[in-house]
Amino acid sequence: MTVYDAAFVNSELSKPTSIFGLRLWVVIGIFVGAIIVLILFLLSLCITSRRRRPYHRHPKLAAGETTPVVSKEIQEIVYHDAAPPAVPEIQIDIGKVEHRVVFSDRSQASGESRATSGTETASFASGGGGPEVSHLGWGRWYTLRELEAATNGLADENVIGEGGYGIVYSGVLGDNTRVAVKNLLNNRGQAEKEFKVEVEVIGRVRHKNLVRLLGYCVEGAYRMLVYEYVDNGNLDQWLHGDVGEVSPLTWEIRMNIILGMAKGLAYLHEGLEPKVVHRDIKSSNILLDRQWNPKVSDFGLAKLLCSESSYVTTRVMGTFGYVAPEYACTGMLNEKSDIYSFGILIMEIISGRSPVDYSRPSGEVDLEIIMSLF
Ligand SMILES: Nc1ncnc2c1ncn2[C@@H]1O[C@H](COP(=O)(O)OP(=O)(O)OP(=O)(O)O)[C@@H](O)[C@H]1O
Repeated sequence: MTVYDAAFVNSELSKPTSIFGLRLWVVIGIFVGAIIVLILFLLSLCITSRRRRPYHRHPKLAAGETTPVVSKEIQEIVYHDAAPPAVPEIQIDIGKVEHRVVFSDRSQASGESRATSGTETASFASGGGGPEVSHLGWGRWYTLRELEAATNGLADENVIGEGGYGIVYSGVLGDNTRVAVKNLLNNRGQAEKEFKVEVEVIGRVRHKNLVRLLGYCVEGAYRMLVYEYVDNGNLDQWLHGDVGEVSPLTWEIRMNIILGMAKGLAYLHEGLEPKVVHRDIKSSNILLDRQWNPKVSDFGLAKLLCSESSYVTTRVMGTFGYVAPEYACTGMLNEKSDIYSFGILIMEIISGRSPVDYSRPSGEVDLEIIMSLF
């Protein structure tokens, strides 16, 4: 290019355009910049969608062919009103077996913070890798690579369940330990909270009737929880799934389940300081081993309560049919809320009926009302 050409290009580029009187080179610069940003955006979209796993509604159980599969969907119901009515109207999707209920922001003044206590609070800000032994002083900090290897790359065949906030995979660690890996879906802010709560609440807890959390993984956007593997499905499947003509749940087994649950709950409420209120006691959160021993699982909604007194929550959470009415109406939480849910569960175990069953005639939908007639 000659000096003349360069001067010509320079003068052409310096000419003002009709776009806000900007010079041509500024317009070209903006245009090129926008294209680069668009390409980067498309690339990141591509990478994100490749890393995402398919969402399973009816996963195949790896616990054994004998474990029945029960079809169910969990509905999240959120109240956006700052002050819901004293007796809230719950929108119900007829036909669904279970309904997760969330009454949000009941009373900001009460200042709820999930699972807050004077105990240690983990910081999960770091990404990428981490020490083998967790800095929390218990369990292990697993790398994403380890858990991908354990679960065959989070393979569909390894899916054993799906909850409101994540997909659960069976896996085998390098030392041959069978584990359940819960990959929390990051599509709701709740997942991050659920992760922290589970780590804080059950990280240190050891009880034969509470599912044991072995460790966790925090890498990039991934939040995973690693539990002991409980190999006989959950109580909901055995009560309401296809178990053949005669249920294997004899009265003795049912009593054993109720007793084990009572011990687990007594430990949470009486044996720990601060005590733990589970807030989501229901049949699908009771895992069973081959000897039919129950293990309470899914502490994602749990709360630590320091004092003897009740606690007013800003969000009433739980599953429809199991939530104590006084807790739903007032937001006042204490361990009795768990005991109410436990009572509903006992009725469910005895009768074999779901707490709420919309396939029944209107007067028979609510199990609690039916049982109160006897
Ligand atoms: N430690 C475990 N061992 C074996 N199976 C497990 C384990 N943890 C969870 N599962 C299986 O994965 C399923 C989903 O568990 P998860 O706790 O995520 O959800 P959920 O309790 O069914 O639903 P929600 O989260 O909505 O309350 C369980 O019902 C159970 O069948």
